[in-house]
Amino acid sequence: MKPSIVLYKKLPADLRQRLDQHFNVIEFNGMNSTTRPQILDALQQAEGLIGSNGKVDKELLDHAPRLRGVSTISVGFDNFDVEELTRRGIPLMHTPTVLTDTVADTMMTLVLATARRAVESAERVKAGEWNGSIGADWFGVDVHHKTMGILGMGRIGLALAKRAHLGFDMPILYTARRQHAEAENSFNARRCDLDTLLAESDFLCISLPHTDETFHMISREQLAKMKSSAILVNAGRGPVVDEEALIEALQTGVIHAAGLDVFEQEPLPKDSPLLKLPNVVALPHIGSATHETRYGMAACAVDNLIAALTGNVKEFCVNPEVLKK
Ligand SMILES: NC(=O)C1=CN([C@@H]2O[C@H](COP(=O)(O)OP(=O)(O)OC[C@H]3O[C@@H](n4cnc5c(N)ncnc54)[C@H](OP(=O)(O)O)[C@@H]3O)[C@@H](O)[C@H]2O)C=CC1
Ligand SMILES: O=CC(=O)O
Repeated sequence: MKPSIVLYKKLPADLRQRLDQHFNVIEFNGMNSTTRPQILDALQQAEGLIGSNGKVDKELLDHAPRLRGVSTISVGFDNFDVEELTRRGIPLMHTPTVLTDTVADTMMTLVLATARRAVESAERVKAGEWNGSIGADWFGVDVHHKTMGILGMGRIGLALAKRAHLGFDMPILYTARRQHAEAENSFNARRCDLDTLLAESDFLCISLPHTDETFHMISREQLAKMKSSAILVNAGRGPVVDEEALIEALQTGVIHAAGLDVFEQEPLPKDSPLLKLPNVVALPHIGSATHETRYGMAACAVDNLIAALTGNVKEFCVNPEVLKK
């Protein structure tokens, strides 16, 4: 008999068929307050779990006595209790690499859109405000040759450094726990401490995961150290930036603008002050959201689950220590 798995994300038909070849698939339309109790019931029998955007915590794992592998259709895994999974010997698989270039493209989009006020200007055109030669009240600021500061020089940070340095002649600064030789050798990136990054960056670009260490790494005190002309771009995770402090900084001119793909609460609440600020470009967490990349991520996640449940994991495991047991 094929092992049972729980799927909580709609997959392209061919990938769903690939899962069906290996497993008895119990499918749910997302993990939310309605489906979660049903998912907990189904997990009594399930040996695998695959999806994205749902909390995989101790409560869920307590309902999953037979679980042997978990696969997330994302690179970030802050919604998983990795410690608990590891304690139970369950591999957590994720999808790095396949999305790196697309997310870096999104970050560059945010850099350009905020600096050149592209969204705001387009909205003004649609509102019929383009009635003659535009004046300085429509102008943006240059991107090329400005200093880009990268916080989170991982795969995505490196791909962003490549775009900024080779495409836009931007000097690159970065803050990291360790030295990143490829960024330094290929894109002339210079490592510095956080205070220097804040003080010298024209664009502060965040591609950090959400961890206990990175939570509110950018708060009121850090924002005050930035240039008043600086633009903050966050496509890592919302909680890395103290959103209340950011709103205040944007309202009072402590910094110039922000381009945001991620938020402390998602979807962004409809009454968020961010939505009223003309100097904010807010995207609905679309970092990896192209047809090609989302397909690639789903395919990678399906392969990852098959590998985890057949004992063939070679890469993309968040907690590889469980494989040695
Ligand atoms: N907006 C979106 O749609 C998307 C968002 N993401 C987010 O981007 C994140 C990064 O992805 P990716 O680049 O592939 O991941 P990587 O693991 O390659 O990069 C993360 C980097 O963050 C660094 N880092 C972690 N903690 C700290 C810290 N306390 N101080 C300084 N640096 C730190 C790591 O440093 P070190 O090298 O020292 O370990 C690492 O270089 C994901 O975790 C996810 O949250 C990802 C995809 C899409
Ligand atoms: O935010 C998206 C991810 O893949 O992580």
